Amino acid sequence: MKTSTETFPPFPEKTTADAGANVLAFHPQQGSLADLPTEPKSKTAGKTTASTAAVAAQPGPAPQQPVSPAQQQLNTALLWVHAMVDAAVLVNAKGKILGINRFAARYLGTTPDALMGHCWPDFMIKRHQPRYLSLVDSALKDLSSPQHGLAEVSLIKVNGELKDVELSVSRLPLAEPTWLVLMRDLSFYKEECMKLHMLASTDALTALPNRRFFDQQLQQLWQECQRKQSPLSVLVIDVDFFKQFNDQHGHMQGDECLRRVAAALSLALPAGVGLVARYGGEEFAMLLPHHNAEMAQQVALNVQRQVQQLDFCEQGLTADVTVSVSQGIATESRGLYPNAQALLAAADTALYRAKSEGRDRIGQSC
Ligand SMILES: Nc1nc2c(ncn2[C@@H]2O[C@H](COP(=O)(O)OP(=O)(O)OP(=O)(O)O)[C@@H](O)[C@H]2O)c(=O)[nH]1
Repeated sequence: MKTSTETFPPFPEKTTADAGANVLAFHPQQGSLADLPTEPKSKTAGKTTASTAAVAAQPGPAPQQPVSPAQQQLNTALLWVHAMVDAAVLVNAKGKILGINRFAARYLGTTPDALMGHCWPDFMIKRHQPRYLSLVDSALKDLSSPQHGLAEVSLIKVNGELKDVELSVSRLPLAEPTWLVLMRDLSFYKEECMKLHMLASTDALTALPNRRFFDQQLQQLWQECQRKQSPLSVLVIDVDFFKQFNDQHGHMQGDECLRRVAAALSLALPAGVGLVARYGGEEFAMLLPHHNAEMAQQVALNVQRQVQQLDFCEQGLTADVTVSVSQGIATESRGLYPNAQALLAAADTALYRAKSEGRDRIGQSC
């Protein structure tokens, strides 16, 4: 769960001024538009008949304050906000929350009442506040356009967790400057997007990064190492006589063997550096940023050791079943290769030399 490193919005003390005419704690259960207080009718205003005087003399509820036209407009807007099924907030020119419905309050993990009068932008992480303010700005500049754009922001919930939402801002044509903020929860889409990203970059059999991800990373690390004038090594690793393994033990056992080899390569990868990927079939590849040829050779020796130590008894094969790998290493250090693809091709050539020289060995590119 994402949480904010920022402090929770301060929940400023509400001042007397805050409780003034512009802020109305409207509750949906208070009733319909017809129940909202209205101005006294002008015809009867100022006149007192015998019957009204009698009513006035009786003890009863305190007479209602006259409601200004601006307040009436706001009351109507608040009624709509609370009737909406979208998460909606009504905000004044200073960013103060004039009204918020329960869907929007739920995004912040609290109730509408708890949020009344607080500063709305304070509930966004600091670096996202300008996105919201620029929407407010464009809504202010172009009243005629119904299209005010959208912004993705992370809200800070009352428990400190973050909630990703997409919001729109519209200026309402009320007497007092008032903004309607509508929000859509993005958590589900973000999670789905992450899952898709993972699926697109992971090999289903071994759970290692796949070739697509490896190729992207190779380009990135090539750029980084060029910029820092730091060496970059590539290892291409291929299981020896794997067709024979499949033929002797079956394809399912072959699959399990590839999983075990993948785990052994992950163990051989230096902690916190580079990556190992399944490049395709029974071929794997390792990226070793900031590793010169000697350092890469050490990693390759470790790969060889880890794979040699594998046994397949757990999967029902006899103790004499083993596998080995052949490896090719290429290192870019002082402008030896023109680009990342040439570096990879050199490692591949070194691998085929290792294969042709008898397998279970390490070939260094010249
Ligand atoms: N079980 C299984 N086998 C695979 C998979 N991908 C590729 N293979 C097999 O890997 C074998 C590779 O065979 P070859 O290219 O002849 O290579 P090799 O037998 O390892 O021989 P050398 O590489 O020359 O040592 C083929 O039989 C493929 O079917 C996989 O995902 N699972």
